[in-house]
Amino acid sequence: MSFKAVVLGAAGGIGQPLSLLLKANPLVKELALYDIVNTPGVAADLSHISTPAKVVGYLPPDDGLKKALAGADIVVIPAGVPRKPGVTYDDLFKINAGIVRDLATGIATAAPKAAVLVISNPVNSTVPIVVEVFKKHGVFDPKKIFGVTTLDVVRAQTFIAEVLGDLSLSSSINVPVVGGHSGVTIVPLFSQSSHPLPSGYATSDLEALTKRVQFGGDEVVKAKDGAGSATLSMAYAGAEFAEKVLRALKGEKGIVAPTFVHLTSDKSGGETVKKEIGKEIDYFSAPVELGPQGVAKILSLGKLTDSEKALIDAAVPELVINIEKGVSFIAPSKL
Ligand SMILES: NC(=O)c1ccc[n+]([C@@H]2O[C@H](COP(=O)([O-])OP(=O)(O)OC[C@H]3O[C@@H](n4cnc5c(N)ncnc54)[C@H](O)[C@@H]3O)[C@@H](O)[C@H]2O)c1
Ligand SMILES: O=C(O)C[C@H](O)C(=O)O
Repeated sequence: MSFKAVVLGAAGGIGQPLSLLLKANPLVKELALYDIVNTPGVAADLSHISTPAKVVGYLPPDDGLKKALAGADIVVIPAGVPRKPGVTYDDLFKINAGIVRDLATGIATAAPKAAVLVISNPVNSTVPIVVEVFKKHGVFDPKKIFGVTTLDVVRAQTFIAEVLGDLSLSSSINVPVVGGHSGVTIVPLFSQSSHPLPSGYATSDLEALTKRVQFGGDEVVKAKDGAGSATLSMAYAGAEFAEKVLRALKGEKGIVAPTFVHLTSDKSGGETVKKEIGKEIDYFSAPVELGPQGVAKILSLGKLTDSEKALIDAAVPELVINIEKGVSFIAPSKL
């Protein structure tokens, strides 16, 4: 069983290496690349790679978006402007909200049953935008829409391995990172790491490590010095999450990954997570068990330390504002 994957924003800094990794994935039989520029070239280049996926590039004329999306099983969205020094996640909303709305409209009409993986920032707001567009079109399925927060997990794995002095451990470290995807809304749960931090690890070091995960994006933005934000590590993380979704769609069991999802009130587990958070909130990045329909179950946040509870309490007010901003962009409040 193999799948059609679509990348929207495929010619960009993330889009190109992400498309490369998807082309190399044997679960992908067809790869459609859509962007407002350059996809014919990117597709021609990738199409010479000796892996099974058939690659086609599309541009906006002649219904390019609709054609790219036809028959999609999974759609990954890295379209939109990235940060540079002095630009906040929220600043990106002004441009990216409209881009994501228009792409979501295309998906809602051409591929409403596809799994949608949103990378475009600010994720805390763009995911609610996709959901509201899908609701407007009467095709919203909470199991199918994911905010990609995998880069936060990848960073936490790497930074723990650095502390442990063995980078070869990093990809086998299982550490949940929950909340959202921007600054203080990112909450690494180091106490649940499969590879614990050294005993006696100082509280001040733990706080610094937490901040490094929360503001890992800033580290890259600063180093790139105006040339954009994380692209290669994001492509790696996006491809890793996409692979998990595809393996689960194929029927593999027991695949779990943190992702920013709608905390639906049905039996999916969303209510449990809401209770654990202790505040009214409609979206959260929580560990999710993936399945043939997308989300199989939203899992508990697990046992939290007092400092992790405090981090979640600090994340929620900003998350609520970010979520509301996305929702009201599509469905303005009637009040
Ligand atoms: N979720 C995460 O963890 C994470 C990590 C890194 C970056 N990001 C975000 O991903 C986004 C992309 O970053 P990048 O570095 O690849 O930027 P980029 O500017 O290099 O690429 C963006 C691409 O989107 C395309 N695009 C713009 N409008 C479009 C539209 N309407 N339809 C299709 N394509 C369109 C552009 O032509 C460009 O090729 C940014 O919003 C960035 O903040 C998210
Ligand atoms: O920080 C950014 O602007 C990009 C991305 O969200 C990241 O975490 O690297």
